[in-house]
Amino acid sequence: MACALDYLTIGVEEDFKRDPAMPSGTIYTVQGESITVTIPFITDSPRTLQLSFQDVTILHQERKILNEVSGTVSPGEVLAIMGPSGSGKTTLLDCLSGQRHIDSGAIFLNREPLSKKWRRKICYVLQEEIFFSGLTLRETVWYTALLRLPEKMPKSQKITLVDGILEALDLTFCQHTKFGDYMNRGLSGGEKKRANIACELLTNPLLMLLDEPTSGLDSHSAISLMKVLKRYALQELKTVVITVHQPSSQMFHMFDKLLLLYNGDMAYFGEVNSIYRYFEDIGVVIEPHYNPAEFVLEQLKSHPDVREKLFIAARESHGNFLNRNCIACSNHKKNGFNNNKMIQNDSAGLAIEKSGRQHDALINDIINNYYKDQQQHVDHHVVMNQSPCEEATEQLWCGGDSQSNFSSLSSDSHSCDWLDYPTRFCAQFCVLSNRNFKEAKSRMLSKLNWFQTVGLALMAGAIWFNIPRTEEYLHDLQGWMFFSQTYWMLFALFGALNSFPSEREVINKERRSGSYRLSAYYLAKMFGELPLVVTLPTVYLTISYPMLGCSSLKLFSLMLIFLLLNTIVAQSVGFFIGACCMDMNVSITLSALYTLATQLFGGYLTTRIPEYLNWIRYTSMIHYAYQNMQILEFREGRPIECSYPSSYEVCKNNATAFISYKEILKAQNSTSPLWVNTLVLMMFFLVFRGLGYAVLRYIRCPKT
Ligand SMILES: Nc1ncnc2c1ncn2[C@@H]1O[C@H](COP(=O)(O)OP(=O)(O)OP(=O)(O)O)[C@@H](O)[C@H]1O
Repeated sequence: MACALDYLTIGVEEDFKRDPAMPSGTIYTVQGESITVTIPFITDSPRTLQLSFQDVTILHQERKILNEVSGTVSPGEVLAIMGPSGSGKTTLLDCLSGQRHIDSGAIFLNREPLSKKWRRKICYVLQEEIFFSGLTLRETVWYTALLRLPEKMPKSQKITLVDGILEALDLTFCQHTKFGDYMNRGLSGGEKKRANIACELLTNPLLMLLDEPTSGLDSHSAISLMKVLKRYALQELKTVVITVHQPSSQMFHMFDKLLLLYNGDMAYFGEVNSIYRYFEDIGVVIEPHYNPAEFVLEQLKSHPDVREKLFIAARESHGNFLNRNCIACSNHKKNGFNNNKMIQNDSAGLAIEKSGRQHDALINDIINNYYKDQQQHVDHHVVMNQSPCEEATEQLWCGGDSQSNFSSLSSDSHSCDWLDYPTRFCAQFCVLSNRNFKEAKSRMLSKLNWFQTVGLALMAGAIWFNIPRTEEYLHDLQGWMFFSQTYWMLFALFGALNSFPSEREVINKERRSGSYRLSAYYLAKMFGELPLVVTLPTVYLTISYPMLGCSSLKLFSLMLIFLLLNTIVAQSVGFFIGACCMDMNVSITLSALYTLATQLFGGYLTTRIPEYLNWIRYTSMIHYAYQNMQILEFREGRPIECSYPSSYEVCKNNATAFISYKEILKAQNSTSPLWVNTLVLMMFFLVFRGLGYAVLRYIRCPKT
C-alpha cells in the first residue's frame, strides 16, 4: 500500500532556518533564493523503501571486486543487475543486504545508512536453495509462516496467505513433494528457487534482493516469475533488485532500471529504455532485431574500446546519480513537468531540482535536517502505528485485489505489540520443536537404525541369555552392561555430531532474517529430538534385558531411566563438539579420541594405568554411567552368589554367601554412590549444553 503523501516546498538560502511556529518536520522557511526543493511528507509509516548506494567499493587483496558502484531504486521498481559471470553481481547484493562489509562508499535505505534495524525489512533470496531436505515444500512454507508472521494473525489467514503465494508462484501442484537431496531426489531446481522466493514473500519485505532467481528456469517459467515479481513491486510498491546473467528480450523490458557490471566496474546505470540512447551516445547502435541484453553483454565482453567508453560514460554520469535517477525526476519527466521551481514526487523519494548556481553542500544540509526530523516522525509512527500484523497481512496481494484485501485486513484489530521478533518465545519454541521432530524423525528413526537396534538387542540377548547371577559369570554380566551403555552413549554422541553442521545454513539464514531467538531454537532442538533419542535405547533394553533374566519391573524401569540419562548426556557432548567443529571429519576424530581415551584410562581394558594418569577416568562420562548401571543391577537385581575359588573376602569366609554391590565396586576402585555419579552426569549435561549454546551464540553466529 502506498504511503499517503503531502508535498512541501522548501526554499533555502545560505543560513536557512526551520520556522519555529510550524510543527516539527513539516516546513522550512521559504526565502526564495535560487534553489527550490520539494520533499514528500510521509504521513503514514514507511511502507516503502528507497535504496541508494553510492561508490560502493569492495577490495580483496588489492583487487577491486567492486569499484565505486552506484545506483538507486525506488518503491515499485525492479532494478536488474546484469553482467558476465564474476562481474560482482552477488557481491553487490551481499553488500546491499548488509551481509558484507563495504570498504568504501555508502548504502542508504530511505536516506538512512543501512543498519541492523532494517534487516527485517529486507529479504535476500540467495542463489543456493537452503532448506531441510526432509520437509515438503508446504511444510517448509507453513513453518516459515508460523515463525515469521505475527502470532495473533488467525490461522485461517495464514493458510490463505500460504495458498495464495504457492498459487502465484505456480507451486501448488508440487507442494507435498520433499525438497530432497543428492541421494533422494525431490523438487526440481526451479521449484526450489520459487520455494525460496515463496518463503521470503511471506514476510512482506519492503526490499527484495534476489540473486539470479531465473537462472536454471526455462524461458516461460522465468517470465512467469518475473511477472510475479513485477506485479509484487507495482501493486505493493515494493523495491525489487535482482541479478541476471542474460535475460530474454521480453524479460529485459520488464525491468525498470539496469545496472551493468563488468569485472566490478560499472558500465551503465539507468532506466532500461535509456540504454539505447546511452549506447548511441558512445557510437554503438543496438540493432532492433537483437536481444538488447545479449547485445550489450557481447559489446562489453568482446570490444575493449566500447567497454572503455562505457566505463568513462558511467563514471561521468554517476557523480550526480541521485538527482538524475530518482523516481521523482523520472516521474517529473513522464508527467511533462518542466518547472524549475518545483518537482512533484509521488513516492517516498526526494526530489531536488536546481537552477542557477550549485548549492550541493546546502542541499545536503537540507536533506539531512529534513530526514532527521522525518525519521523521528516515521520512527514514532512505526512504533505507534505499524504492527507486524499489518505488515504481514499486506501480502495478500497475490490473492487478487491487494488493496482491498489489505484494507480489510489492516483494519483488523490485531493488537500485536512492536516486538523484536514476530512471535513470542514460547510460540517459537513450539513451532521449532515440531519442525525439529518432523525433520529429524526420518533421520534418527530410519529403517536402518531400527534394523540395527533390533538386531543388536537380539544378538546381545542371545549371547547373554539367562546369564546365571554367580561370581563366575560376574564379568560376563558386567560385559553386557559395559557394552550396552557404551554403545548407546557413542550412538547418541556420534549421531549428534552432524546435528548443527547439517542445519547450519538453514539456521544461519533464519537467524539473519531475525525469525527467532537462538535460545528458542536450541531448546526446541533438545525437546523436539528427545522422543527420538530415547526410542531406540528403550527398544534395545526392552528386548535384551528380559532375555538376560531381568524379571523385576522396578529394576527394568530404573535401568531404563539411567540408560536414557546416559544417552542424553552423551548427546550433549556430541552437540558441543559438533557446534565447535562444524567439520564432520574433525569432530569424528575428536570424539573418537575422547571416548576411546576415557575408556582406556577407565581401566576397563587394562589395569596397567600409570598412577599419575588415574585422574583421567574421572573426566569420562562413561565411567559414571557404568558405575550407576552396576549399582542398580547388583543392588536391585538378583544377588550374586559366591563361586569357588573366589576373589572376594566375604566368599572366602562363607562359600554360600552373596556378594554385595559395594564389594563388587570396591574391587574396581569405585566407591562413589549412585547420587554422586548421577550428579556428575547431570553436570556433564548442563555444562555441555551450556557450552554448545555459547558456541552457537558467540562463535558460530551468522555474519551480518
Ligand atoms: N570472499 C571472496 N574472496 C575472494 N574472491 C571473491 C570473494 N567474493 C567474491 N570474490 C570474487 O569476486 C568476483 C565477483 O564474484 P561474484 O560472486 O560477485 O560474481 P557474480 O557476478 O555474482 O558471478 P556469477 O554470475 O558467476 O554468480 C569473482 O571473481 C570472485 O571470485
